[in-house]
Amino acid sequence: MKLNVFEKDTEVLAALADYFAACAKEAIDARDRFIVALSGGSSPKKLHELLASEYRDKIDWDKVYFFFGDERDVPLTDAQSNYLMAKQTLFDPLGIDPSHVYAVQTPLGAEEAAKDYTRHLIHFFDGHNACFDLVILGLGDNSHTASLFPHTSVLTDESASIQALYIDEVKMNRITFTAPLINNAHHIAFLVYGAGKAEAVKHILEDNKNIQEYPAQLIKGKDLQWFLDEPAAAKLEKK
Ligand SMILES: O=C1O[C@H](COP(=O)(O)O)[C@@H](O)[C@H](O)[C@H]1O
Repeated sequence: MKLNVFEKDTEVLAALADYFAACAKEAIDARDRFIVALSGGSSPKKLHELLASEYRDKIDWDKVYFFFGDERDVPLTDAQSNYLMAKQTLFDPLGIDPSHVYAVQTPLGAEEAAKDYTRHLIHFFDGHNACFDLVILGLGDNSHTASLFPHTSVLTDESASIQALYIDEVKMNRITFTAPLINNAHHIAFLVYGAGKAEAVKHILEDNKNIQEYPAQLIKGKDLQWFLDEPAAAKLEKK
């Protein structure tokens, strides 16, 4: 695990955008495509905007394929949709070919949407275990990542899969990658900024293991990078 801590959020975003570009180059050079799973929520918007502007000519976008590590069970046109946020901030500005974007088909209903996404993954990876080049993750102030919320059944799921579940805390169905599916990626990057995340960052990185309370502790990749600003890292003892 590598911690990358910067004074300002703008520096965090620039570092993660550089990392995204490096992962893209590595994957395209090796396999002629770059397969990325995006996160939702508010934190990635600025990353998308940066990628869509300053990295427009630095990445071979025609070779990038987009998936979502989690989705809210809302229509694809709803303001809470992770897909809609990425469409508005990344896909449309860059003119990404819609056939390269794998949205979770929430109109099918959460259970069926998870099964449908599973079928897409199996097809996309030719029946092999899904292995993303890069999974980008956020961190909720309650220590959830993707839609791996505290005290939910998916936390003990040992299959590398996509699950639908009702999350009482947010009163909503979610569709989410399990931790083993995320952990199978070549690279994993957490994007976390703002003082509101400091407590959760401390729990995940320095507290005793307690995955029921702190689900993001489940994430352990071959190359796991944390991109933090100083306010988010403020409660860490070791930096
Ligand atoms: O619900 C979600 O929240 C987390 C964290 O989002 P943020 O708004 O605090 O940045 C996000 O990573 C996840 O994808 C999303 O569905």
